[in-house]
Amino acid sequence: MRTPPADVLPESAAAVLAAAGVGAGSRVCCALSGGVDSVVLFELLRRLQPRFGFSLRAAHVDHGLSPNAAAWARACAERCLAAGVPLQVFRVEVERAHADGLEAAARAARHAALAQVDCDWLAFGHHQDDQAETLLFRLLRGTGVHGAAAMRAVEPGGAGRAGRLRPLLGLRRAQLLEWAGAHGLGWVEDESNAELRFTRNALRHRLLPVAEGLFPAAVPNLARAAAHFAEADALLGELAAIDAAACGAPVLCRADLLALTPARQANLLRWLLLGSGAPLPGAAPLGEALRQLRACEPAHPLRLPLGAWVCCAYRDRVWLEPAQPPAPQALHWQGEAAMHWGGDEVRLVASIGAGLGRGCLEDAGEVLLGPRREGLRMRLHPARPRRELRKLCQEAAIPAWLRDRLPVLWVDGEPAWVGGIGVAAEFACAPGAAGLVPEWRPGGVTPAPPP
Ligand SMILES: Nc1ncnc2c1ncn2[C@@H]1O[C@H](COP(=O)(O)OP(=O)(O)OP(=O)(O)O)[C@@H](O)[C@H]1O
Repeated sequence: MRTPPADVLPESAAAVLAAAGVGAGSRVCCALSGGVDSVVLFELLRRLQPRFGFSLRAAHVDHGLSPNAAAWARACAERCLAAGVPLQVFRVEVERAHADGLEAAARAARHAALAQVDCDWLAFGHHQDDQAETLLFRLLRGTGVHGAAAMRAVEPGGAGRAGRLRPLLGLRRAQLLEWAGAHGLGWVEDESNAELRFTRNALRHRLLPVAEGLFPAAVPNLARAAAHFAEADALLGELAAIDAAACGAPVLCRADLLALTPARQANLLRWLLLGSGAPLPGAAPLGEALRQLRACEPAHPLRLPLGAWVCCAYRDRVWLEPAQPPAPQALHWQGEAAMHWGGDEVRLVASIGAGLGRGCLEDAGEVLLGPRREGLRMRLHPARPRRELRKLCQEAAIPAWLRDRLPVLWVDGEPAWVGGIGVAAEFACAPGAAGLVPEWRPGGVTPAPPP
């Protein structure tokens, strides 16, 4: 028996939810613009909710760009109220002079707002026509394999970030319109969709119709190509994971990295950047960074720009970090096991006979995690003299630009531990005594303590 068209949509969406492992206890938020795509998504999620047992909420972002913005927010509020689904409305400021254009600025503001929703999954109404447009758009801008994989139906979250679901990705725009009509759904029209000044709309209204004239299955074919790229991208990821382990990631052994072929070097750095949530740099800066890495003497510290991140190299180590890591703020220690240090983390792990003597810290008047101070000198071994931080940094292969970011544990004004260098002899834990081993856990990647 032929499945009636009305049933194809819920089952197609259900397959995506099942693939993501959405179930009882999952918190799903529908990104609701009020347009037909997300209205259909909202209604499908409502229907699927009893079957999967997830909790449903919705979020609408008001960009304040259209004279109709308030009406869209109202339409979303009415729909959610009638359905008994909680709605969060975000009003965002869009940077009109954004270097990448108004559309990109609106998207960035929208995604930043949606990232604030407390949920496990953010569901978007992207469909197959969007997928074809995305692939075409990226190909025309010279994307690589990762970009050509376009949008994934399921993007797992992690590290406090919600995952993304695109339950409609296998469906054509026309199917959504038909379903919305058959179910009497109302929606708002974004008047900017008709404006050709936005590149994406020009692709949709000019280029794709021509392509479909020549290849009637252009849209599903492009979506299929994106799936092939996604498979190739996953394979490249597997290769990068093997190379990362062999190079000792997250801080890479320079010789091992440079022993890889240039394509594998670039693949590994791209994979590490993606894993850190960094935007991928273009082929030119990545190629230049690798060229300099190959050409420069290891004793010469390097900080090579990769878009918003940098590739750092010093002696036998190579690592990646944000170009502008957040400035660390001094903090009083009050027994915490972990403290924020800029974008990084400093942990104090309980031990016996290792690290700092716990008593030294607990009996002190003031224990402060702060930056280095002028004239800092420290003795790492009881029998040796105190030495300047500059010398200790040189020995520990900590390049000059990192020195302002080194975390120092000040115990009653004395340096007891310096990140990446070690514990001062005066504060070292006695054998068999209770201790705390400080660990500097970078959010990005900074050098491991010296071997
Ligand atoms: N103002 C909004 N508020 C909430 N969700 C929205 C809003 N605009 C778009 N979305 C969500 O994003 C999906 C895709 O929207 P649209 O196609 O307009 O964006 P895009 O720019 O192509 O995609 P993306 O933002 O993911 O790059 C919608 O179906 C909806 O789920």
